[in-house]
Amino acid sequence: MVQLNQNFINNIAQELPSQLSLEEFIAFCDKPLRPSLRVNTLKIDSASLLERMQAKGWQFEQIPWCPDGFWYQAPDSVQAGNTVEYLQGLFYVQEASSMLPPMALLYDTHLSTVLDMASAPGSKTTQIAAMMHNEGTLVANEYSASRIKALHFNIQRMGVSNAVMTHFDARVFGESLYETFDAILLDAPCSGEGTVRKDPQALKNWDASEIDIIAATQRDLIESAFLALKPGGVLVYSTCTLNKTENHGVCHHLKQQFGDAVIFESLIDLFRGADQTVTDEGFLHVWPQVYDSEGFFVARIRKATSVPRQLPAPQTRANFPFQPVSTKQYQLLMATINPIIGVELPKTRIWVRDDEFWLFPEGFAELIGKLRYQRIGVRLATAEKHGIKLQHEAVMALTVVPKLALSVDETQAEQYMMGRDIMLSVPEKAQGERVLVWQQQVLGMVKHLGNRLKNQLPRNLVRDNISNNEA
Ligand SMILES: C[S@@+](CC[C@H](N)C(=O)[O-])C[C@H]1O[C@@H](n2cnc3c(N)ncnc32)[C@H](O)[C@@H]1O
Repeated sequence: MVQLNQNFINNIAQELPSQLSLEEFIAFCDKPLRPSLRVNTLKIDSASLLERMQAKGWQFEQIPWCPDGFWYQAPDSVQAGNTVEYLQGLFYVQEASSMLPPMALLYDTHLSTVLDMASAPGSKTTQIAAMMHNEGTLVANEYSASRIKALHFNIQRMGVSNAVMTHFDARVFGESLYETFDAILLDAPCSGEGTVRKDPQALKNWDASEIDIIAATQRDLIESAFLALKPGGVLVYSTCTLNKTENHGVCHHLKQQFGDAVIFESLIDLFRGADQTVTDEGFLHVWPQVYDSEGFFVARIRKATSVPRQLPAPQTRANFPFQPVSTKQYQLLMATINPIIGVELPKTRIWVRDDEFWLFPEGFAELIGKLRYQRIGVRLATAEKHGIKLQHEAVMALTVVPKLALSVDETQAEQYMMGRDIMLSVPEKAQGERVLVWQQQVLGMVKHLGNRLKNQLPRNLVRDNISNNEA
């Protein structure tokens, strides 16, 4: 049973648009959310994933604002986040309204340098990467150290190769990467009033004074985002909260600060039905009862002209720990990994640090020296005593299925995800390192030892149990 405190209800009563009823709002707060997922088009198209899952008894309904988003019903015993398909990165379990901000950011354009300022656990980062087709550079920042791990897990699982992870208070971007990005998402930390259907306790201790504190941070963050945006670029500001102080108020603050450089672009044409939640300014203010979703707020803001820096430019950082790969190293690397992955990688994007080879996002070199980066692109391989070893995250990101891949059935795929070796019924000549696939989708690496496939799934990705997917 949902717990709403009376101060919250009083506040909502004032904020609710006149065409919506408070009783209905409260009733929806108590209604469980419809589960939804987004297909990862970096790995599979929506029709193919749906066909695969429907054959196992799943049912789907299209989400109107996201072509690859669906409400779903899985068979009773199945937990979506514990299936092999999920672990292969074929989909992300993501709330329907949380798919709106990336759509608002990129629906009409293909951009090369994008910043996601507050990105963990990565639902929107991975959606943006899919919309960018893994091209260009996507800087994914997260301030909370404890949430970085989940962000990395999801970037790796979904096969994102164009992301650069950073770990800062996002107030730094305005000066450190001044007027650098074509597009920025600020999915801001907020009071979470829209999430009560997922977490019935979320509003138990709601307190108006906390909203002012959170809004002060949001105002700093949106100013920083605007400074980091190139003139002509697009900023999307979103929250999963409902009050106007954290939503409309933060956007109007930006306009007060930067005047005509700030243009609010209407989202009324984002999808059919957007008119039901669009505000006078063109923002989407999504109340839970309108689309039967979480509450959300989304604003799209264009930067019409350049605005001056507020602080002097920071000094360039001198010690970047990577070197471009040498021709000799590149030839050796390709000779080793090409037969396994079957993909030619451009030399200009491969960089070396100590004994590690990394694939950097296209165009990342321009950002070198401007900030400290936690993780850049994909760790491809490491040079070890017995030769070069291809890394799990590389095979997850380079999703082309190589000719020499070994194919297994569903039971074996489940065994693999539980960290077990796969026994071969007929012993063969040992083949060494190979990519393992199930239904033409990569699972990870194994070492073919002749009589068995030795499991090489990183230990932190091993699951105790996999949901049985049979209908
Ligand atoms: C709404 S959540 C982001 C959800 C994420 N965009 C997604 O879709 O998966 C807001 C995030 O902002 C982070 N955060 C809080 N303060 C921050 C700051 N000053 N700078 C950057 N991120 C911050 C929080 O740790 C939290 O992960």
